[in-house]
Order: sequence, then C-alpha cells, then structure tokens
Amino acid sequence: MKIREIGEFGLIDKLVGRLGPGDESVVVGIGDDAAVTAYASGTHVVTTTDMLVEGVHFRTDTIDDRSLGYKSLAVSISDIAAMGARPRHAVISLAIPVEMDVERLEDLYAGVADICAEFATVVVGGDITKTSGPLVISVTLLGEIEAGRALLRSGAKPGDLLFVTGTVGGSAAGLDYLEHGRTTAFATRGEAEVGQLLQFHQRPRPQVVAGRLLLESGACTSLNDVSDGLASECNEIAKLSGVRLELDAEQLPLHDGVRQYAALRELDPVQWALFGGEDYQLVGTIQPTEAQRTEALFAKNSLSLTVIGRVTAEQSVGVTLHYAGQAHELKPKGYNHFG
Ligand SMILES: Nc1ncnc2c1ncn2[C@@H]1O[C@H](COP(=O)(O)OP(=O)(O)OP(=O)(O)O)[C@@H](O)[C@H]1O
Ligand SMILES: Cc1ncc(C[n+]2csc(CCOP(=O)(O)O)c2C)c(N)n1
Ligand SMILES: [Mg+2]
Ligand SMILES: [Mg+2]
Ligand SMILES: [Mg+2]
Repeated sequence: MKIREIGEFGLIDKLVGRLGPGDESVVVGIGDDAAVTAYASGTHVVTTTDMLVEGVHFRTDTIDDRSLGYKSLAVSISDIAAMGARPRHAVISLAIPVEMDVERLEDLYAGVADICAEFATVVVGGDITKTSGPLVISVTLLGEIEAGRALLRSGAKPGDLLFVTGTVGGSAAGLDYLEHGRTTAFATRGEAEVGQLLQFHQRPRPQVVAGRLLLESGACTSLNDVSDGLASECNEIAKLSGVRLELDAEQLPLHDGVRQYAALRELDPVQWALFGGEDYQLVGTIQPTEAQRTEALFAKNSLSLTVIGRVTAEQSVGVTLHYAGQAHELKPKGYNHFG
C-alpha cells in the first residue's frame, strides 16, 4: 500500500497501532501537541539523539525493516546506558521517500515495539515528513538517573584499569559478511553461526544492565559506548579525562565466530574492533581494587567485562596500542562521517 492511499494521519495511526502500551510515567502520550512525562523525584533526565540515514547507516541489502526499527532505538538506548541511566521515553521522526510502502514502515515499528518492550521504553511522539531523498530515522531518547550519579567520559585516573563489556568487532564482521561473505565457505556454516554475525550488526543489544551494574559498583570512573570504534571511543575518554590509556590488543574480547570469519577472509579482527564501530558495547575505566569484584558481578548477571588495558600518565593525552610486541600511538581513526 502507498502512503498516499491513507495519508499522513492514516500512517501515524497504523504505526502507533504497532506500539505496545505505555506506562504510568506517561501523563500525556501520543495525540496532543506535546507529550508530558513524569520522573521520580531525586532523578535527573538524560537526553540523547541520533539519526540513521539510508545509504549511510543502512541499506535494504544490509538490514531488514524490523531489525532496522530495533537498531534505530538500540543506538540511542546505548548512549543512555553509557551514562549509567535507564531509558524511559522516545520520540521518533521520519523523513520518508514518497514511494515507500506502508507495510515496510509497519515492520519498522514492529522492531521499535520489540526493543521498547525489552528495555521498558515508551514512544511518546514523533514527526513525519516526505522527502525526495533517502529514508531518515531520527530518534531522541530521554532516560532517567539518580541525581548526580551519571557516569561521564571525563573521570579516568592514572592507575585505573581500562575495560570493555561483551565482545567487539562483531558488527563490522557482520557488515563485511553481508557485503563480501555470502559467497564464502562461511555461508555453509549453520544458521546459528551466520545468524550471530548478522545479529551483531543488525540487532546490537544495548548494555543497559551493564551500565547499571557499573553505576552500582561505585568504582567506574569513566564510561562511553562503542559507536565509532574502540580507537575513537578510547581517545574520547583520554581527551576528556586528560590521561593516557594503554590498550592491549591481545586482550580484546573477540567472538569465536568473528575470529573464524576473519581468518577465512584473511583479515585481522582486531582492526574491526578498533575501527569498525557499531558494537554498542561499553568501554570505560574502573578502580583497580574493584575490577575483580565487578567482573564477578557481571558473570552473575550472565554478562562479561574484560580488562583490556590501563590508565597511565596524566597530561599526556592519547592512547597507546600494544600489539604484537610493539607500541603505537592509536589515533582516533574510526567511523567519521566527514573523515
Ligand atoms: N548538531 C549538533 N548540535 C549540538 N550538539 C551536537 C550536534 N551533534 C552532536 N552534538 C553533541 O556532540 C556530542 C558528541 O556527539 P556524538 O554524536 O559524537 O556522540 P555519540 O552519539 O555518543 O556518538 P555516535 O553519533 O557515534 O553514536 C554529544 O554531546 C552531542 O549531543
Ligand atoms: C550500509 C552501511 N555502510 C556502512 C555502515 C557502517 N557505519 C555507518 S555509520 C557508522 C558509525 C555510527 O554512526 P554515527 O556516528 O552516525 O552514530 C558505521 C560504523 C553501515 N552500518 N551500513
Ligand atoms: Mg551521536
Ligand atoms: Mg555514544
Ligand atoms: Mg550515539
């Protein structure tokens, strides 16, 4: 069905119909000039926004519409997680190519509903316009955090350990598979193995629980999420904290399937972890005395936290990469829209 058959308001009704119910925090939801939301006293509101543009962040041959809906929210939920906060309310703006089918947008919203249910997030509004350009999805997300407790990029101190959650490099591996891997021997692997690679790229799971555990630990001194790649993210922490980070490439947590796929492509998966981006894991620093206890706390929650380096000098801002017995300056190279 084309959108002109139902009009702008018919489309809004259909999309909103795909969403789940709200919760008691929504005082005025979709339908009025603006939404009204309530937050517990003693909390601060955390606000983030990110855009996804067809041809830049996705293509119809790299992601299905339902996963795209999921990922559009996941990238913003990840920023909320990187503050140690909980996601609460989202507004979604769409610039839609005129010929796009209504069914595709309904699938997109089914994916939005999936992730909202998973992370207790409610869509409270949005905007729609037509465009002669590509599909653009803009998500603004509000989260909630105990007042004064937000985890920043700026608190790393010499002596702290550098860590990352989960595994890294999987999203770039998944994208590489979509672009080059479908004709390789990896495609004959079981559905689960190929599916895992695709999931890293198409349905990254934002690390909200990890962010909350780090906040509760009281030992996390800086935190960032991995959207552009570890090289870029670690440099942001170094710069804002005024310190030098030492990153040990051999300690990077890489998923087995990612290692195997990289070997088959004769590529180095460490490059995906450092420069690929879109893993939406959390990278940060932690007081050394608390690292083991926090690792155990993560394990108890079926999550992982891996120490990948340490913070050394104050003033000497930057990141040193230790790899194959050599030390290099790790430049903030990674995904850069105008780089
Ligand atoms: N157009 C803009 N106007 C005002 N502030 C902006 C604009 N674009 C980015 N910023 C701000 O710059 C900072 C860095 O933004 P950036 O988008 O790099 O962070 P991020 O969302 O964590 O990374 P990514 O976009 O790779 O997910 C944020 O505080 C963001 O709000
Ligand atoms: C078709 C296609 N080509 C390339 C990429 C890779 N990519 C696009 S944006 C980005 C960084 C995060 O974006 P932002 O900084 O805007 O949050 C990355 C790693 C992709 N996902 N799909
Ligand atoms: Mg951003
Ligand atoms: Mg971020
Ligand atoms: Mg972001």
